[in-house]
Amino acid sequence: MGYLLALDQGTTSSRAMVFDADGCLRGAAQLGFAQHYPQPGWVEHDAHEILRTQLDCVRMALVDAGVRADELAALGIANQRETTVLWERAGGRALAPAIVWQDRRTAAVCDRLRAQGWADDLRERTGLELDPYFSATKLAWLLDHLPGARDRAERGELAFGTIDSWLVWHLSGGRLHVTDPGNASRTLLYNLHTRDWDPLLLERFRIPPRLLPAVVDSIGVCGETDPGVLGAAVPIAGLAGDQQAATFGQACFAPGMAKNTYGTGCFLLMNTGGAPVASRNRLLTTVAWSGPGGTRYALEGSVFMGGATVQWLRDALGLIKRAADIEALAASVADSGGVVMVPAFTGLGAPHWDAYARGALLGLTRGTGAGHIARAALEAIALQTVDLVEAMKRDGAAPLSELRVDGGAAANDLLMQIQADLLGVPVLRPRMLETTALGATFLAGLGVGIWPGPDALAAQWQVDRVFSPSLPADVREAVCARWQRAIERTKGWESQ
Ligand SMILES: Nc1ncnc2c1ncn2[C@@H]1O[C@H](COP(=O)(O)OP(=O)(O)O)[C@@H](O)[C@H]1O
Ligand SMILES: O=P(O)(O)OC[C@H](O)CO
Repeated sequence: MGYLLALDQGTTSSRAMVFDADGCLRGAAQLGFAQHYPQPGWVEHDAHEILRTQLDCVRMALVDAGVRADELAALGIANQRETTVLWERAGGRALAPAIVWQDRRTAAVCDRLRAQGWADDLRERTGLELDPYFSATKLAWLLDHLPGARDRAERGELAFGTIDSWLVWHLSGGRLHVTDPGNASRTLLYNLHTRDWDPLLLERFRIPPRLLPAVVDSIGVCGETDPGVLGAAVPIAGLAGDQQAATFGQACFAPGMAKNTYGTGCFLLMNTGGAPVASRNRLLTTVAWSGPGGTRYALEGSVFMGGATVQWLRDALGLIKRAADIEALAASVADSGGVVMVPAFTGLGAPHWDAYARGALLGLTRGTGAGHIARAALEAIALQTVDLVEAMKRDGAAPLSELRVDGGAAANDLLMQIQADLLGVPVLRPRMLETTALGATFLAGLGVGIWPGPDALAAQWQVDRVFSPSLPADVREAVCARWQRAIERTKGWESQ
């Protein structure tokens, strides 16, 4: 007994990790799965492949750790957020591929709703923007396009969920249909003020209430796994979206503390304490987590293309073999030579929210080489993050004193140095980079009382490396100004 299991279900891979009660990693496994792009702007996952890879990872991680399922005190789940699954309650079969958070197919629907004047009211109720990113229009799309789905939903035969709900449903043998307030707060259906599904929004998006999961605390036992699934009944004691989990794993427990995760996208979350703070600069207000200490909120900046920009250089352009190779290629030149890349491949997220922006490479000359493009790609990841921090400042947040970082691309030293230079604040990379899994573990461990409270966890956080800003302010300002000009040129491209 005493071990904790974290399920980290991300956009490009499923992972599982086993930790001991000291928060030390004992075993891990990771499996990638297919990304499907059936039409321009569409991104789908096979929900059953997600489930299969996730369960295989759990079994592999347990073997790696030399731990049996009956030795687990609890498990916690961190998941890619907003991705939408609709399934049959009888048998648990997904009715269609999961519509992934990056999918833009409902852009025109969002435009129509905006034209009807919905955006401000939606922002007030949910803290979110009217954008295809979130689950509501994806779910409505499924109900509208799958024959008979709406009738079946009205009859209570179907269930909707984000990936946390989908996993818990199957882990519990179809007994639990739940989500946590953090995941619920990414759907455009959850009211931040009443802390419940919003009947008016359900009506507006035409979502039958019988589809929805029950909202349970992020920290606390909500049920247990069916013994047939993992070989033992394991308490499910932590649930969070992966960015919320990473914020917890980075021990950002005090208001004003922030982390940025460089995964497929980039997600900057700042803890704002016990009350939702509305943004005037198109950041998102979101639930961070809930539990015995109440509900905590965050301001979030979501950028759609972070590490995925590097994947594009690798897979589409073939400029590098492995993602990590971008560092040497970008370091082969002193600067980007005036090249600016705007990776608006799936539109622009915060703070621009333009579903019709598209990617651009600007400032090319006869002297431009692969190194300049690689460097422009790293700068683009960092500059998108600068835009988020600037928006937080305009929202009245206290200036950041440091930024804690994690995610696959945070392993890139050059990217982290560029980030510190362009932000003008120190970037702190922790020893434990798997903060998402660690966060899910912390939530589950608190849920079953292994740790008394977050303070015990804050003491475990240790820095590995600090990247200090060293770029002169005038150079930084010139780079940022050129970036702003480039961003403006990409907006609205697709609809023109
Ligand atoms: N050394 C590196 N430099 C830059 N990007 C990297 C590096 N290593 C991985 N990446 C990028 O990080 C992403 C993977 O990070 P990860 O946190 O596993 O993502 P996710 O949880 O979204 O699946 C990929 O998009 C990959 O291109
Ligand atoms: O899977 P990640 O780490 O790219 O995170 C995806 C986010 O949760 C989407 O909002």
